[in-house]
Amino acid sequence: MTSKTILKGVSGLFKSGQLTAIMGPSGAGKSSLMNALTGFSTAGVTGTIRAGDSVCELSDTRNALSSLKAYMKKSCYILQDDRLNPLFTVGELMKFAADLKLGETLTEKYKTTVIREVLDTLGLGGTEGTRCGNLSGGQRKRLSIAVELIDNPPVIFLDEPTTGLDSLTSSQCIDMLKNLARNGRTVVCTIHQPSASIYALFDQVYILAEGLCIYNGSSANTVPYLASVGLQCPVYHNPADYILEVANGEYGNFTETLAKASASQDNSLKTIAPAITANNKVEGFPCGKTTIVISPPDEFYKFRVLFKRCLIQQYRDWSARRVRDEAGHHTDDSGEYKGRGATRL
Ligand SMILES: Nc1ncnc2c1ncn2[C@@H]1O[C@H](COP(=O)(O)OP(=O)(O)OP(=O)(O)O)[C@@H](O)[C@H]1O
Repeated sequence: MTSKTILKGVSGLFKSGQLTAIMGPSGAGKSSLMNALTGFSTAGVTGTIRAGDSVCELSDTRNALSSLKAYMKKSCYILQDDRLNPLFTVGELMKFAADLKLGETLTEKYKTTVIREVLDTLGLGGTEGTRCGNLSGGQRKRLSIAVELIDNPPVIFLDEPTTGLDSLTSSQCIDMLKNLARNGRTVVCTIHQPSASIYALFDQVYILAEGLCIYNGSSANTVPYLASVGLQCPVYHNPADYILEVANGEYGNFTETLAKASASQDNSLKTIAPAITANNKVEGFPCGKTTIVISPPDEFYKFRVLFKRCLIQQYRDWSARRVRDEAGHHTDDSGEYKGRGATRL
């Protein structure tokens, strides 16, 4: 069996309080990097992740697995496709998440306060009674972030959070992520071809090409950085588009040159390190004024919560099917509804 090197010794630092974008052409290694950083898929990956005071060695040893588990508790990974059940309301999903993540450490009243504050922070206040199936695309995206924010993780990874959103909603989504970062979190996401205005919202961009990092710096510095190696971004051209075109080899093969230029920018950063600096604490919910130690719930408690959720889901599935079947009795051969209140539009 032949082996293939996907990521070629990449390193970097993602700072707390900052919003970082991982970008690159298709096949550059973005998902592979994200999977390694989140611990989602670490087979064949070696390296070190430092997050605050914890060090996670990526290898197959037992010690490495326990350090990975500890690190994963500090971070959350929000995938592109949300797994929100359309039959549950926003409030119910948030309550399940609160029960599973916060356990019995906190009172019901406190959990309700946390849920309300998270929903308000993400602009979802007032949607508690709305079924997920009736939310807009942007609201669903925000809800999938909200359920992960319940236990206030200091490091948040997101896979293409703007996919499927229009330009205004995308920019609101990135703005909201930036606000989350400003409260002391490290927020890292992958993004495909952002508009110039969205690109400018990122504090840091990490560009990959052929498994190498070709730029790691502020979005504002992209054009001067490329100019330093003789690549002049045309005036009025989106810098994000231009650097992706360069990464795609549209102006010749600059990958090695840019990888060297990027590495020489900061040689002190030898590891990919989502960093949480001690003086930049994550503001918690509610309001971050009190420190509460959360002990994760035991397995039996989690089983009870999941069993309850499963029962409610089965009941709703069954009743939704019954309503559909009954409506089916009022349709003609073409399937058109002929029952009470049917209006031809
Ligand atoms: N398990 C695997 N086995 C073999 N090749 C793999 C595996 N995972 C990824 N690759 C290859 O590694 C390269 C990088 O893949 P990756 O999914 O990380 O790219 P990407 O930048 O996320 O691309 P896209 O934007 O299209 O999702 C690709 O050439 C892909 O075919």
